[in-house]
Amino acid sequence: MDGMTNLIELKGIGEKTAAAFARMGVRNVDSLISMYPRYYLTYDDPVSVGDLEIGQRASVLLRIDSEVHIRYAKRMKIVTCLGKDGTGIVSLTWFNMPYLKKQLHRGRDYVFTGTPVFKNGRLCMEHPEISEPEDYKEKQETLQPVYPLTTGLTNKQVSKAVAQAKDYILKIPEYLPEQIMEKYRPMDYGQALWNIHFPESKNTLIQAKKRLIFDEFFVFISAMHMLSDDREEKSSYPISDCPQAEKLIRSLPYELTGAQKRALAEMKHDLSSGKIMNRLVQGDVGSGKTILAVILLLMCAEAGYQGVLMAPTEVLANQHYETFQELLSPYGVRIVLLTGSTKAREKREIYEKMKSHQADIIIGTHALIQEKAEYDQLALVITDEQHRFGVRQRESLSLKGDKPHVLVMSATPIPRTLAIILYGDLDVSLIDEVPANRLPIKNCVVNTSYRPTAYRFIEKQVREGRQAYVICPMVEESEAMEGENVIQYAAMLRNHLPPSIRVECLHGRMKAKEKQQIMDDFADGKIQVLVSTTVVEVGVNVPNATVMMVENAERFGLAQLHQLRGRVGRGEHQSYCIFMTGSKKKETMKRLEVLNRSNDGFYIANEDLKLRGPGDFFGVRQSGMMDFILADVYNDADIMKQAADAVKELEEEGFDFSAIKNSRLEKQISLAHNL
Ligand SMILES: Nc1ncnc2c1ncn2[C@@H]1O[C@H](COP(=O)(O)OP(=O)(O)OP(=O)(O)O)[C@@H](O)[C@H]1O
Repeated sequence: MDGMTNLIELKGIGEKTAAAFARMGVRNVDSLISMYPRYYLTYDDPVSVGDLEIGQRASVLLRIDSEVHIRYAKRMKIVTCLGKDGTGIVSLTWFNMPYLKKQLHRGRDYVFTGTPVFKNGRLCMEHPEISEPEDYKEKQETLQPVYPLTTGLTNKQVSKAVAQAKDYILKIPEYLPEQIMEKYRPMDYGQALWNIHFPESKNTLIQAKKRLIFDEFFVFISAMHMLSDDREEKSSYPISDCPQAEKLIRSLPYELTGAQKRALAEMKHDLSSGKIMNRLVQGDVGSGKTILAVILLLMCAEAGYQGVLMAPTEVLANQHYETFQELLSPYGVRIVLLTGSTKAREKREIYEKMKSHQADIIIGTHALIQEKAEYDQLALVITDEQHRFGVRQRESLSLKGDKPHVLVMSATPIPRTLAIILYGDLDVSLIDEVPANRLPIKNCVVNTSYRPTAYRFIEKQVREGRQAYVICPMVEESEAMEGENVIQYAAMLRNHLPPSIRVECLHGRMKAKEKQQIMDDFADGKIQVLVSTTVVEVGVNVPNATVMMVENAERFGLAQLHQLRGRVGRGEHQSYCIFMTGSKKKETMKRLEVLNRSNDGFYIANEDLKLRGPGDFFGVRQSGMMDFILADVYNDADIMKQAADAVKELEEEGFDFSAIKNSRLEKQISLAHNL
């Protein structure tokens, strides 16, 4: 077996299972082992019946207080009994496990682990795991991986498949340079990868995660260093004196904010300095970064060069394309759009235009860095948002030009101290001001009983001409995720709203074209309510939308919720954000309260950091910020610092980073990204 081995060659994987894996983007062993568990089931100390919470998995020590019955219903054998402790009774049920009747004995104690529900007026646990009390302690040392799943794929199937790759994983050679291994003593790569799937103990999982997080930072930071290496070099593309750009600024229907002006001045200085610009523009959601990109690319076109704007999704690339066309039509600038769904023939034409410099501004997605894409005098590369974006892709784009100026735009609020470590020598401009015409978003955190009220509120806003987003966490129902289903949710919502209100849904698995149609219709006001997964999270700009309702808000990270909220409050209308949660947990409420209190991304990020404890280590991974899968800029700042030190040391020794460049490390990271 090797990394390219097709999954179908593994034991226990037939056509159907392979197809289910394929739907998740997993086709061979390498991509399989890059699919890390979402979280790990742990076995906490048992609680008493009185402390059980409906819907919250827990363990409870119970004495069996009834006969163990077996009954038959719908061809199923159902085993039931009652268990109790000093604080209450739980009804216990198992399906098709008739042998349990002999295993469980009235009057004896067992630890039951499961999710309590309320049925027929009593507290029940269906299919709880059973442990002898003396064995339970041992169990508490173990962790069970829980994988992302899809219909037709069970957790067991995934872990069985990964288990078969054990020898292969453990033999993957180490690729970090020896001196780094010696100095920082991280866990071996193969060991780490194995332990991320099958942790021997909590401690090994911590070590494994640390190692993989180190790798992620190491790759990111080394790429950043390479990018800014040539900063002191002379640029072949000095850009200054731009009357058209000045005219554009004067013609905008608003005045640039002080922060926008400052950032722009810094960039203009870079571009005219004769050196190569390497700058990060950081601004909170909705702070108006796009217009800066427009101005800069116009300046670049005016100087007779080409410029590129690369977006992380097609929806965003399209949105930018439209914005650019609208704003730049009076200036005779030739703009083209190139994405994955551009038809082959059209693509060829666009490539030709790029090569022969019949295009000045090229907007697109990853398609921009494909081999066939050739540029003429590519002077400026702007990448929008680092979310889900390979640094390397950014780099390959800059390699397509003769060392162009580079601008990275980010809405991730990173404290300056961390930004310096992460971005190395990149200059940073901060947009710490939102346009003055905005009313602060009104927030509320509510439980699910508020849902009907929320729907009436949405209806009212729509009547007033506004639009709304409703965010559900998952697309497909699967055993592991019981989140609200977008499609079903939209159907349900249609029943709650008058037929004149058009409700549509948007999710990641839709075809690019369908997604675009829905987004276009929403932007044009033809759709009033958009039920969506987090696809809309990054950068979507529909200023008429004023309501953002997030279902299961407790499942999202604060930074992500802040991004989602950023989709509203982008125009002059009062906007509202409704965080709906089914959880009554104190910590959850405390976290969500942070959002209630503030609309400031930096404040939220800092509070998030304070509230997150080490306990989260085994918990559900939050949707990764920036380029990282496991790494978290805030929580893992120490590892980030180490990785930065390591890169620096190697750099001083003249280490050849391109050796890492094509290595497994990078491949693995990019594979995991695409899952
Ligand atoms: N100075 C300004 N005054 C008023 N409106 C502005 C100003 N600058 C930008 N805008 C408008 O604010 C909205 C948001 O701007 P933009 O899309 O650039 O935000 P962004 O910083 O890219 O946000 P995100 O990170 O959320 O994508 C747009 O509709 C834009 O036209």
